[in-house]
Amino acid sequence: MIGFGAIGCTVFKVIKNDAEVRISQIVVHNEEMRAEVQAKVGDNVVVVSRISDLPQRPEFVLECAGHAALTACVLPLLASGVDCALVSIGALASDGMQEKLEAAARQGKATITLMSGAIGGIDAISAAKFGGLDEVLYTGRKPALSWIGTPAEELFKLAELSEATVIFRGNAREAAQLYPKNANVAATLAIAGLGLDHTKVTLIADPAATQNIHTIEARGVFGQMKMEIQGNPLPENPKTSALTAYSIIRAIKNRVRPVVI
Ligand SMILES: NC(=O)C1=CN([C@@H]2O[C@H](COP(=O)(O)OP(=O)(O)OC[C@H]3O[C@@H](n4cnc5c(N)ncnc54)[C@H](OP(=O)(O)O)[C@@H]3O)[C@@H](O)[C@H]2O)C=CC1
Ligand SMILES: O=C([O-])CC(=O)C(=O)O
Repeated sequence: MIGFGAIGCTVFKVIKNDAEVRISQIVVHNEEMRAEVQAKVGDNVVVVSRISDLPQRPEFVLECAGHAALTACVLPLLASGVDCALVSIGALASDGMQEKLEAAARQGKATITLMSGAIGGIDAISAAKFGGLDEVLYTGRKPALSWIGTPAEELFKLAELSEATVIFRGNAREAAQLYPKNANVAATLAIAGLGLDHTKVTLIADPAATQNIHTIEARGVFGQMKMEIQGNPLPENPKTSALTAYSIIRAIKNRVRPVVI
């Protein structure tokens, strides 16, 4: 596992006593974190701060670290033949990243699995694409303070908002680049469906919200779809919905079970 923040720590806690799968090696950001995480996970797990220090070739890698980890860790792992699952999917909106990942995966004959993360319905959009999609809209609504540290902080007095306020309207590529910690789902939906440049995104800062609310609307040859998830945030990082961690656990379990669902 790469990254041991809110998602990594939740995944680890749930998987810790699982009879079928084991997280055996964790890559953290720096030496200081290494000691901290090692104390949390115990001596049966190897914790390193660089992929070159991993003592064993991993069987399967979960990225839950952030956009920069794709270049630092995921590209070399794919190129050396290791299958990787990603949650920092907004990184694929940056110039050339999608192509670089695909080239590395081809070089190593490895696969990249994009996690559905904080949303559902990716299977439906991804299937509907083959009939033809006319329009896909994503709306993300989070508590006002979850937008601190983003460009919205410069545009709005987030702590003083008295009503739900649209902080961004545009396409999924712009959203993912401007809001790397809040618009991964917009990128995921776009890659599954109409693409990063043609998926319309609205982001809302809502002082009354206590959850992360994701709405998908789609139209196409398949019919129409509207879906909303009211996601509970992870206590360690309220910007991140708990479902993201559970989507990773699903992917891990699907690798070892006879029935994949
Ligand atoms: N697809 C989806 O639906 C969702 C995706 N996400 C994305 O998932 C990722 C993780 O989220 P979350 O756990 O909440 O974030 P956190 O900030 O809680 O944790 C990320 C951890 O990874 C560490 N890290 C950063 N770079 C590296 C690296 N190169 N190698 C190893 N560790 C690294 C960070 O260290 P440091 O603090 O020192 O940088 C931090 O400890 C983010 O990119 C987030 O945007 C989040 C929610 C939903
Ligand atoms: O966890 C969420 O609710 C969604 C999120 O942060 C993202 O898309 O980056």
